[in-house]
Amino acid sequence: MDVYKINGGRELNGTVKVSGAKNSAVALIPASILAGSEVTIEGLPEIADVHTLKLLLEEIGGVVSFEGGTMKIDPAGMVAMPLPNGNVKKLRASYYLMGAMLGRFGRAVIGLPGGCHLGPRPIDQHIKGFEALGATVTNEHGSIYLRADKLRGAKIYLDVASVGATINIMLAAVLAEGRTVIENAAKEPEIIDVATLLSNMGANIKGAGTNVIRIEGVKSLAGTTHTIIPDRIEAGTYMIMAAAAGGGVTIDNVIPFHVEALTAKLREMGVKIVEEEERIFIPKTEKLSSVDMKTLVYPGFPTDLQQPFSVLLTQATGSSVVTDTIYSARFKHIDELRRMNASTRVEGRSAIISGPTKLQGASVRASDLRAGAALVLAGLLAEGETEVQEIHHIERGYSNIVEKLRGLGADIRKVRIPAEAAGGTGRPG
Ligand SMILES: CC(=O)N[C@H]1[C@@H](OP(=O)(O)OP(=O)(O)OC[C@H]2O[C@@H](n3ccc(=O)[nH]c3=O)[C@H](O)[C@@H]2O)O[C@H](CO)[C@@H](O)[C@@H]1O
Ligand SMILES: C=C(OP(=O)(O)O)C(=O)O
Repeated sequence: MDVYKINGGRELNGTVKVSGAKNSAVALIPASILAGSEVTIEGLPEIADVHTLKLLLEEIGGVVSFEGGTMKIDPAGMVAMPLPNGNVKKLRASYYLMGAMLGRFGRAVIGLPGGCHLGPRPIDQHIKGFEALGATVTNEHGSIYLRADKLRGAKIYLDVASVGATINIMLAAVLAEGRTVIENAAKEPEIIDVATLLSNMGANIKGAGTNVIRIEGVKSLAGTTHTIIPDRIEAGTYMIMAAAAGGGVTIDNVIPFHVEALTAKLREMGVKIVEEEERIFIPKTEKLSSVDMKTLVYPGFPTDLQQPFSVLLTQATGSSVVTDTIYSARFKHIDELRRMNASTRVEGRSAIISGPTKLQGASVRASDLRAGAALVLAGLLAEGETEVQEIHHIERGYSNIVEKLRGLGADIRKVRIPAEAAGGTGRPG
């Protein structure tokens, strides 16, 4: 099994370049299914989720190459192959195959998706949208079956502003007959990115990035070339690391507007942030003050940064309360942080964190992707050696994290160890 070994206490200095956005990539790649000819996506991150989606497109007959961040997808030979098991289970975003395959073939069979376990991750709003467009949707033996003789535009009000449901309904609606209106749509930048790709393929979409999206169905879509947006969550993770352990760090390839909620919170804590068009510089921070923080839908503070941010709060003077309104169970990192001497506890949907605390190296386990990033940061700050296990979660979403952190001066390496030698976290596997 592979683990990260980190010797903490090194100051981070220099420049780190942010990769393409994971949460865009996982929707852009399935969107290519809707095109009649080759789609090229540039700037994709080298992460496990992207490789898994490549395999899924190949399973349904796509011809796909992926080199140097550029994926070329020829969707011409794709068929409506059922995908009940296997790779679909490896990531949450395999649910975008539902919207894309329903849009192109009028049918799809997709096993219920995997991804991080953050508490319940329902897809009722996706299904409501597909049904409104005329599909019959059933759940049979762990797979979602979607069938439609003809998809027709509809007005769909989302009960929750879900990123996944907004994108999935867009995918199913672009080739439907007539007008679809999505009300209470989510507004995340990744939705705009997917709408941009679809529009360049020939779709007619207005309002992406606002809470009402209007789609006029078109008869067919063509191939195009698209460059993905930078990953605001990866950028935010390095901003947090720079605030916690930096001597002066530049985060390159970031859209500062996309990380404004984080920037505001960091400034509230006493962190200096210098914004340029596509870069952010964070000088050394002498003293961090505690703050309260609540995750919200975009443009609020992203749930995906809550876990790394809570590690930063262990270094702040005073008591902070972190509340996750999106995913109530996204606190599995807290127990691991306590092993590292953090003074923190979970109460309901909130974590209460007191600081500043000198963290201590320990063997810890990443329960999910951002918990993993949080533990890497804890390791960078801790006295002595930290071993982070279950790093496959981290590699689903962070491109070359070891190389990037080593480039900033961190002492982190990936090591293969026999499973039985994994430093005891005291729990079964
Ligand atoms: C709003 C929000 O912060 N969304 C984040 C969430 O998106 P993700 O796509 O996982 O979640 P959604 O945006 O779809 O869901 C937001 C909320 O709506 C609920 N829900 C969703 C769909 C549905 O059919 N029914 C339903 O009740 C979810 O349980 C959640 O509480 O995690 C992604 C990956 O970590 C992030 O990129 C997104 O920015
Ligand atoms: C939870 C995440 O990923 P996923 O939704 O793919 O599980 C994430 O990006 O933080």
